[in-house]
Amino acid sequence: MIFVACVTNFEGVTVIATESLSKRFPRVTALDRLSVDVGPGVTGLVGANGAGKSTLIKILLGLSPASEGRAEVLGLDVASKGAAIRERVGYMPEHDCLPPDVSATEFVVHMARMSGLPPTAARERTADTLRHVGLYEERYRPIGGYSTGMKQRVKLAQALVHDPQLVFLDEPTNGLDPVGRDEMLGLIRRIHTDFGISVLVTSHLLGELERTCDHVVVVDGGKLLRSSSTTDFTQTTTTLAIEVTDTDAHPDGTRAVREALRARGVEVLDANSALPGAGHVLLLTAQGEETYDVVRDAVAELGLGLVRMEQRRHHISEVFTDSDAENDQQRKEAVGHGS
Ligand SMILES: Nc1ncnc2c1ncn2[C@@H]1O[C@H](COP(=O)(O)OP(=O)(O)OP(=O)(O)O)[C@@H](O)[C@H]1O
Repeated sequence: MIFVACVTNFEGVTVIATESLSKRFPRVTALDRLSVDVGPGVTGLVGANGAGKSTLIKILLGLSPASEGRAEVLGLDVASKGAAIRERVGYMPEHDCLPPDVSATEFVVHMARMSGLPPTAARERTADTLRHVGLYEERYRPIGGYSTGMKQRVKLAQALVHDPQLVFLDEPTNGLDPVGRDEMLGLIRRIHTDFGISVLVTSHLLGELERTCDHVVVVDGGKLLRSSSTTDFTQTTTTLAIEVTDTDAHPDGTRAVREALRARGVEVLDANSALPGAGHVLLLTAQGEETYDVVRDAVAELGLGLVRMEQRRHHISEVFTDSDAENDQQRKEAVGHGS
């Protein structure tokens, strides 16, 4: 069964399409009429804990039925083609689910055999995949003695061993230190660039997806908040950030410039003082090229040095700012009404 979905992704092909997909548990609505299309490449599925990410993945794998709506993965209907989807899709679950008493090699060979690979091919693919994720001599030791990072690599390897077209990675950076996190994000990127496998990766950390993903889908309280290319999220704004030096004549240069600019009719915004050093940064709305000249002249007249004048870029996290209060209310209502 094929349903018409509006294709909005960057290469014009849809690998995942959902239409008004809902999942209701007795006390909570985990997914709420979610309609989204995902194309090839690396896509981040981002949302706070409880936003509905794992629930969506389980429905897409055909492991959990939706309450309403429908979804297709690689053109296959999740309600009736779960087994065919799981043949073509790899899945790295969020939680630790590895047997402690077997080695990575034994475990991944077993998973390859479960996926239908013959014994020799299973062993060869396992060796290749474990090398790709960076597990070498350790692959013969029992998993129980592995670090969190090594366990995450084993989970990633078993998701890749049967050469899928698409992988779902549920919070693959969970529990990793910054170095381990960077290494895992690099591996994820290479899954697509080296092997052409598309990736849907979930995270509750917004920043890391900016660097890793081509496309980002943001969910909150089971609803779609936004779906767009990463570059659209991080596009430049009309806000200019200005930083100046202090002098003996103007010990608070920032304040002097703020007053000078306001006197010239330039709208100066209040910087977010919660950020370290934010008090030394002036934010103002650029009205056009002439705003740059006004700032330059004001700083020069005061005899201050201009340290920085740059257009700010959006951060993905800003997508949450406006909707937080509304969604908190919606979450409370969902729980309260036992929907
Ligand atoms: N089997 C279930 N029974 C009842 N409620 C569930 C079940 N599975 C998930 N939920 C609830 O559905 C909501 C969404 O959960 P889900 O695990 O999909 O979120 P998530 O975005 O993956 O967050 P996390 O990373 O914390 O798992 C949560 O409120 C969760 O408690």
